[in-house]
Amino acid sequence: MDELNEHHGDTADALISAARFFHERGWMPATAGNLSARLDDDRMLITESGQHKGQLGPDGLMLVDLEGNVLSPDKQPSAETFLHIILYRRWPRIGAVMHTHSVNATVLSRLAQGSQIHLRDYEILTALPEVTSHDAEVIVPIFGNEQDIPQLAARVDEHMTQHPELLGYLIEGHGFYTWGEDVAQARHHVEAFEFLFECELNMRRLTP
Ligand SMILES: CSCCC(=O)C(=O)COP(=O)(O)O
Ligand SMILES: [Zn+2]
Repeated sequence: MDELNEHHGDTADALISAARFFHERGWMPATAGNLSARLDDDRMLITESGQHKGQLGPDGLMLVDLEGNVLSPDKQPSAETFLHIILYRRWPRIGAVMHTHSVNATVLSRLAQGSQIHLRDYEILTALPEVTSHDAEVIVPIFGNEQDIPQLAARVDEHMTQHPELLGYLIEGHGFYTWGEDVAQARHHVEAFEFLFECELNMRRLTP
């Protein structure tokens, strides 16, 4: 039995369960999206690049340190590994990071391109940390997409310096990132935001 299965089996199971759930909901079609969980101050468990998220198993996960060094021989980490790393490095309280590719997040990010989504007057906002009323406003910024992930990660990181309250962000025509203290909380955040994105899209469709 390798280190991953011997010491981190529960964390791996939680990530696999989340990936399969997101895939079933249509939020991680085919190989799109990625997930990770912090193991300690220096390491995380993350999906291997190109894994089908509806068929994810323990072999589709791997160990990477927070410098981006691969600790699982012969495995290729998610192409978006640095978008996870910047979060773990910045906030020790972050225990899991999740990236979805839902239709709603993707369409919304294109409709509101170059802008940001203002979420307000939704009761489900209170499922998010520090939000105690539907009246609060949660802002989801939209970053332009690019294939140079370290460059994109630097832009997100810079934004977080100005906005430490950030709970998630969209990438235009691409998808959504959010996080939590552990896998369970990050999963709740994905569910809450995906619900909100569907509401926003319907509001835009139905409001003359
Ligand atoms: C097939 S979607 C294109 C890549 C992507 O955006 C993604 O989320 C999955 O990349 P990974 O390297 O983590 O499989
Ligand atoms: Zn992606």
